[in-house]
Amino acid sequence: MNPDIVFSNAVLLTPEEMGQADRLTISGGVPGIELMERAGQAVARAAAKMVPAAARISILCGPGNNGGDGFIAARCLTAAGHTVQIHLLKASETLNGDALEAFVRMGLPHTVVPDGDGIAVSLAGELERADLIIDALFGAGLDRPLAGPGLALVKAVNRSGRRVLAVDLPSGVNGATGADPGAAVRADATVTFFRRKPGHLLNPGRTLCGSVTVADIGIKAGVLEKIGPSVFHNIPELWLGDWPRPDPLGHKYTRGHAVVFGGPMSATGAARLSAGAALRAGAGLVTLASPPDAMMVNACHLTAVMLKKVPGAEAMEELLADRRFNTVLIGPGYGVGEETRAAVAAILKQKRATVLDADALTSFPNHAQELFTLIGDNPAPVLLTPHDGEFARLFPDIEGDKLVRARRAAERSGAVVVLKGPDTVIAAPDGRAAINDNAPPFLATAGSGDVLAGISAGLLAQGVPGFEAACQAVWLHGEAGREAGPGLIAEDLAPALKAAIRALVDKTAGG
Ligand SMILES: NC(=O)C1=CN([C@@H]2O[C@H](COP(=O)(O)OP(=O)(O)OC[C@H]3O[C@@H](n4cnc5c(N)ncnc54)[C@H](O)[C@@H]3O)[C@@H](O)[C@H]2O)[C@@H](O)CC1
Ligand SMILES: [K+]
Repeated sequence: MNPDIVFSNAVLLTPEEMGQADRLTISGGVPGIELMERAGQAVARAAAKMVPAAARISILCGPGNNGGDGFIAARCLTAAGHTVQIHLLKASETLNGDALEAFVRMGLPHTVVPDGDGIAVSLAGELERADLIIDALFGAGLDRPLAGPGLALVKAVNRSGRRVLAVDLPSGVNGATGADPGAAVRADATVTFFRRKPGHLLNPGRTLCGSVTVADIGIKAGVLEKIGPSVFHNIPELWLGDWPRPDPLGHKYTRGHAVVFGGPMSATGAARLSAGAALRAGAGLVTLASPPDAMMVNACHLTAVMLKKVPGAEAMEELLADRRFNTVLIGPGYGVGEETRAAVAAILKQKRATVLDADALTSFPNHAQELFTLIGDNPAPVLLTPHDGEFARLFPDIEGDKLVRARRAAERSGAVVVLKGPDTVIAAPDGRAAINDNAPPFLATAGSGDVLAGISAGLLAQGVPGFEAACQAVWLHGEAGREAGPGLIAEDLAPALKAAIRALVDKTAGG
């Protein structure tokens, strides 16, 4: 990975890291109130784009700096001719620091939200009449589930059916995990500052944010060097430097040779989907290793993918001894059980780049440590691509939010773990992680995972390092899904990859 990535827009900051960025900037001579001014002004600009002239805007302000951003926005929007109603969750005497300064600078009338679980009928009515509600209740400082008046207010916002702009995070969403224990604001748009947070990309946070924009508030990217971020947004910027640009003087033998182990006659399609995707992803050659009973059906369906009969363990060993095959994929449609475990062990002992998916994962629940030892002894990259069910079977004791689970699993297994879903997390054993957000919901269809595993193998075959190959594969899979559109079936994905790769290569103009 390019070391300059830590300064890029792909960086995600946990609320603690954001606090560090804030402190480093303030200790570097920029007063905190100046950061808050810029944050509040950015919120006001975003709000102005969401409403007509002279709009009615209700701003809900919490007890911390998130509320402080709300006071600044209130001042700016009032000055711009909007009618602004300001509601404080706690009496202004509880404010301090920059939030108090922002409140004083605002100098506008406000009300305090009544105590108790219910909120006044008049406040609920006002929210329902607003052109826009600005949620400046809680942001990075949320440290417990919402309760009491805060919870009642959030419920009233969601019940109002009005457009909502969230400051930094929808109140109730945990910035580090995207979790919303209790309840959270459902926003149409969110303005955050300096860099996105994991909670903007992980569900349910992602859905609750609406569209996210990132405002520059004067924090310099240089502070990131001291913070050393390790969680990233899975965008091309993260891995473009490792994109396998074909050597103009190269040939197919210099672009890697992936072998995909296919299953018995009744389940041949999955491995074929993988093999086709590996080829589309740019592997120079792809061979489908087939059991004898499936040879005919595979032969009927394959053209550019080569076919090799592999009658049993001995034939497999023989094939693996050929070092021209530089990447192996096993799992899709392969079958679950002891034979699969033995095949995976034979593959990993050959110390090649390997992708283990589907049945190759499901065969190990009671033998997970055995698998991790084999992975640990293999210096080449190994990718595990479980969905939630496969993950839970392989790592039954690893619980918690998705980012934490994927990172623990990567650390324990020594593999790059691709924990799939609408917000796929890719985690490397060295602690790096990336969160993906470009996958359309209609990508959740039979065979889609086989294609993802195939793309990963195709990229590994071209020599892309494990973490980057997994990130590229997940992103391309999402782009191919968008390209194929609603109604897609897995067969549509490999052809759609062509357009996705072309767009990427055109963008880099280096292809
Ligand atoms: N860190 C930075 O660089 C900047 C931060 N800014 C703003 O500051 C915010 C963070 O400010 P704070 O750290 O003051 O945190 P918040 O304003 O998000 O909230 C902290 C306050 O809420 C209380 N609280 C937390 N969870 C609660 C719950 N469930 N129910 C009731 N009360 C609860 C805390 O006790 C504390 O009083 C950011 O989200 C952002 O909006 C901006 O002003 C710009 C600069
Ligand atoms: K908020």
